[in-house]
Amino acid sequence: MITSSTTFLAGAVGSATSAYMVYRGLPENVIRRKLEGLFRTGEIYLKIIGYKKKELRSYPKIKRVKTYFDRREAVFTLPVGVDPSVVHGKAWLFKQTFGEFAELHMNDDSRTFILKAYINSISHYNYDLEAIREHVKGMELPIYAGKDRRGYVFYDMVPNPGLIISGEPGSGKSACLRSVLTTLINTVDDLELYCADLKKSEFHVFKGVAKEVVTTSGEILRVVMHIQRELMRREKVLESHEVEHVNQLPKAIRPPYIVLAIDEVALLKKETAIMEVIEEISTIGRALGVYPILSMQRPDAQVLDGKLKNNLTVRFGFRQSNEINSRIVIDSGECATIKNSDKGEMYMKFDGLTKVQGPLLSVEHARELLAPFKWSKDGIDSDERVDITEESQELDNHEDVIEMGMLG
Ligand SMILES: Nc1ncnc2c1ncn2[C@@H]1O[C@H](COP(=O)(O)OP(=O)(O)OP(=O)(O)O)[C@@H](O)[C@H]1O
Repeated sequence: MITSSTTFLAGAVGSATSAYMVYRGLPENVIRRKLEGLFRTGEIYLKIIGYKKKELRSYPKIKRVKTYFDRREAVFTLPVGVDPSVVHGKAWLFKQTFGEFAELHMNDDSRTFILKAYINSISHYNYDLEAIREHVKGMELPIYAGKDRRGYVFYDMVPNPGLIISGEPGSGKSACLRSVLTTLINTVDDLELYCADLKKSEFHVFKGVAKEVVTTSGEILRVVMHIQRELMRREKVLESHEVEHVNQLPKAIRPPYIVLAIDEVALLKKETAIMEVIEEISTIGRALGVYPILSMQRPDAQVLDGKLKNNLTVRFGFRQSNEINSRIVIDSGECATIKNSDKGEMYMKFDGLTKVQGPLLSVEHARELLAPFKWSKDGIDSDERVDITEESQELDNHEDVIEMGMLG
């Protein structure tokens, strides 16, 4: 009798233990325990000094853990009073604990975080114009960023004007810029593209396709002043038609969208006349159909401070060598977590942060896709080219008059 009840008890304990082991081993519970351990190791909690100066800790609440075919996902909320930058600063610990493809996303409330622990990375892929055409239908100025885990990532620049692209050498910034501009040229009927590049290395593929490709500060000044005059002209047109956006003008007089792409904009920071116009474009260009796309290797806090950063809210942040640089671009440290070998990988700041893999578009492939739009062999001998030299002359005369007026 005793033997049989002991056996029964042992059996019951045994099966309870194995049931508990199975429960503990459930993927959701493993994630939960790992996360709780991470909060302790990473000191992600609120310290409260209680009775007799005893330290009490309030840990983040794990609200939900789920397993998907490609990832494990956990949602947690911080106790009120914990600085969310503590979590961002521990991004490395999340990767150490959940693997190199772990991503953290913060909700707008600055308390709720979603941890996505992916099984593998987004693989590399080539630029595919036909697939892109399918996705951009209905967009006025489609900006093609690449692919995230769910598929193609696009946005329309008309309601979200301007773009800043930054990444250290070799991170994939040039391929991205090439793909963004090639997409615009291939999908927007009424586009006037201006490219400016003091390093003379980026935009040769757009010569004869863009309205102008300029490479000296004098030429850049000429182009931006032309655009500034166009802004003034468009403002008057909007005023006389009593509308707020160029898109509301009658089709017959609607002007083309203007995109001004400037590579290594930081090299222009001492050119105050140019920088002032770029700021002006970023401020009033939205309604007037004029949009800047600015790129730079190392983000320059001075250039990206103030107006430009406030106005150009969409950013593509490729790899940065440190967290400070990453923060200048996307306002958080993730770009510093991208590995040197992760070519074309970036964080897109647009309604929160999204990890995106850009397409690989070689110069040769871009050249093929741009060939049908070439109006000139070398970009300087077409009738279609805007004669902005004459305008500059007019402006120079105008400035002389102003100066003489002032002297008088
Ligand atoms: N999206 C991508 N997918 C796969 N490989 C890429 C991607 N983008 C770039 N690469 C690879 O990385 C190399 C460097 O890319 P890219 O020239 O665009 O970098 P970069 O940041 O512009 O560098 P630099 O500023 O020196 O021009 C390319 O030669 C290419 O082989």
